This record gives sequence, structure tokens and C-alpha cells, in this order.
Amino acid sequence: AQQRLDVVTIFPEYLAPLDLSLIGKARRDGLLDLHVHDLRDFTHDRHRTVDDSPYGGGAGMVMKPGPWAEALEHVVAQGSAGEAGGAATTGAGEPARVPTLIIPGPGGERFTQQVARELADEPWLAFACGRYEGIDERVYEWAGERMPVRVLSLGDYVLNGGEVAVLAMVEAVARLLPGVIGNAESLVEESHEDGLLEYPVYTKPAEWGGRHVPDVLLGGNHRAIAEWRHEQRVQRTAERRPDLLPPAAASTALVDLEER
Ligand SMILES: N#Cc1c(-c2ccc3cc[nH]c3c2)n[nH]c1N
Repeated sequence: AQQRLDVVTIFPEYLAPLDLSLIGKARRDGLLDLHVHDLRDFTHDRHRTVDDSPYGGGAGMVMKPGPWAEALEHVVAQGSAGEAGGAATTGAGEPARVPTLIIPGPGGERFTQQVARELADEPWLAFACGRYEGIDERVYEWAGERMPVRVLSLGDYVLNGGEVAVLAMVEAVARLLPGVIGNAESLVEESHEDGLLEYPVYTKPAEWGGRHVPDVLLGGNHRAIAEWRHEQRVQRTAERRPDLLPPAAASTALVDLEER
């Protein structure tokens, strides 16, 4: 199955890291069909203007609606016709007519592993990278009449634009696609996959700077190793992210910790 991704941005070069490593290999292997579009290609003035001052005053600039509508219409036309790469197909093998549009923003729904799983099931995603003080609100309304739109936030801190968020979201989603991560084993027992943080990992040498690898990991008792690793995950989650634990488990784990 191939997922089509379209990204619209005024900084196409910001998406260059998606040519590297596992995501780059997934693209070369045909698992991912990524198209990056420069928003300025959808302007018509000499200065390729994408922003203007905000109605109502205030600091900064707002992204104009016109270029965004033209860019998104181009994405829909190109993607549904299968131009410049594959037409995304639904699970039923039907060509997808429109993408799900993801608009990163600090005021969005929290992007979590669960959201990443949902997006990994979509045949076609489009990402609109805002800059400045954001995108004219009418673009959200216009797009919402034509395709599913999700406004997503990486977390409660402020970035200068959507590109960094798109890099994170694309990596989190693409790695869930079949064949992208060589060993599917790596996708289990990792943080946020099943509600617990990951266990500590070690490799050679067995002794380093006077610090030793836990004995249980040096033996061959796989049951004891699995139990130790699970206990480490619960303890680490209780210490660092008690909010991830159900209340009862959190207090039990913390009591155990305090008794140590
Ligand atoms: N996602 C996300 C974001 C952003 C963000 C996203 C887009 C724009 C466009 C202008 N400023 C932006 C900030 N800030 N913090 C997050 N978690």
C-alpha cells in the first residue's frame, strides 16, 4: 500500500530531511509518494506575495487566502488524477478523490501516537505549513467544505511555522506504514505505543566507567528479562509520566518506588 503525502510551504527546502534515512528509503521503495509544493508558485504578483497585514491591527502578518486556495486546488487536481506520482487509493482500491488536510497550529488537537496511527491509515494526506501569525481563517472554512481538515499541535510551546511540525508528523506516521521499519518488532514496547514509556537499553561493553549492565540482561533467562523490562517501563512511567498511568497503577507504582 502506498501513502501519498503533499506538503505546501514557503520553505520547500525545510522538508529536505525527508529525503534521508528511513523515510527517504521508503520513498525510494515506493512506500511513500511525497510531493512538496512552494506556496509562492501560486501567487501572481512580481514579489510572489503570500502575506499581508492583519484586519483589526496587531503585530505581524497573516497569510493571504488566495494562494492557499490555488495551491490546495492544485494538490487535489494533481493527486486525484495520479499526476506526478501515484493516485492515492483507498483500502478498497478506489482512487482517493481528496486528501485529509492537516494544518499544524498551536491551537490544534494534540498530535499523539493514536493520531499518528489514524493518519497512517489514510491513503492521502496533505499538509499546509503556515508561517507568520497564521493563515487567514477563511482558508480553514474553504478547505473544510472540500476535504476533511484536522488542525494538529505538536505540543504546548510556540514554533515559528508548521514545517517542523510536519517533519515530526510525517516521521511518526510514515514509520507505521508496512515495510518502512525493517523489523516490525521495533514498533512494539516503545514509548506511547501501549501507554508505557520504553525500558532502558544497554550494549557492549558490559562495564563502562565503573558502571555495569544489570545482571539480569547478561543472563539468558528470557522470562526474567521480560519481567525486568516491564517493571522498568512501569517504574519509569510512574517517575516521569504518571499521567499516562491509570490512577490506581500510578499510586501503586509510586508507593513501590518510595519503598525502595
Ligand atoms: N503544530 C504546531 C505548533 C506551532 C505552530 C504551527 C504553525 C504555525 C504557523 C505560524 N506559527 C505556527 C506555530 N507552534 N507550536 C506548535 N506545537
